[in-house]
Amino acid sequence: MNQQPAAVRLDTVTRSFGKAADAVTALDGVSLAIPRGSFTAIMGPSGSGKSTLLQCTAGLDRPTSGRVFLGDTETTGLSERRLTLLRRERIGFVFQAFNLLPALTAEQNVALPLRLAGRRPRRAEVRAVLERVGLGSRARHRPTELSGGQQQRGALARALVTRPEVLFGDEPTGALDSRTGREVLELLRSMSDAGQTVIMVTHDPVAASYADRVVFLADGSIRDELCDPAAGQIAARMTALAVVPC
Ligand SMILES: Nc1ncnc2c1ncn2[C@@H]1O[C@H](COP(=O)(O)OP(=O)(O)OP(=O)(O)O)[C@@H](O)[C@H]1O
Repeated sequence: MNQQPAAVRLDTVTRSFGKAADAVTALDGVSLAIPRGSFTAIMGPSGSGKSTLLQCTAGLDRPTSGRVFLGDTETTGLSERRLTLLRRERIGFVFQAFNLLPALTAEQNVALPLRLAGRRPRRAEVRAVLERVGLGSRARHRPTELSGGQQQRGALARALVTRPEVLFGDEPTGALDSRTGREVLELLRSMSDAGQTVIMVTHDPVAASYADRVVFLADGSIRDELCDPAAGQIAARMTALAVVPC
């Protein structure tokens, strides 16, 4: 039996915003375990709680109640300082907007998380990550000299340089055309095949079909899931979720 702790575990996580009559329950008692090395897509209608789930899981936001674990570390209850360190050392994040610093070259952007962690980046280490995402020949280019897909691959390299336990993506292909988006998804897929845990929020059934498992949220609760899904199946579940009265 596999005794390894899950890469990520949520235990009855609730996140509310606002007070009394104006309160919004973005997550409503979500429990979820994500195995190490798996690729999970989180889907659901707009406002269903996907980003809140990702943020609470990645330690960017704190649940109102419930517990979140990264490996065997409970992140809920950590001080801000410990949480910042944990995010820096154990988590990678890519967003829809690539968020590369415009004044820095691709390799300087990728080296940044190592510098923030107080390490002196080795050029070979940075170059190796850039090679891994297919950006080896663009190391000296600044973001404005890169295409959208290249910038997102640069952002991926920056997220991976610290060898995070979990790579989170919030709509990582949302700003890319479908061909470029597919290249980024294939990269994520190959990273997961090599053992990297990946958790990605997406609206796109084709993007979600690259995952091993799709978890569907509606009104802050997990309503459904699919394993090894095809895009058509995912789209059908999304349509069903949208029409099921909650
Ligand atoms: N900081 C906040 N303050 C108040 N309400 C919030 C806040 N963040 C999220 N919400 C509310 O929580 C609910 C879930 O939001 P969330 O952004 O997690 O949904 P989502 O599924 O990611 O939506 P989308 O697909 O549109 O990005 C929504 O009703 C949203 O308005």
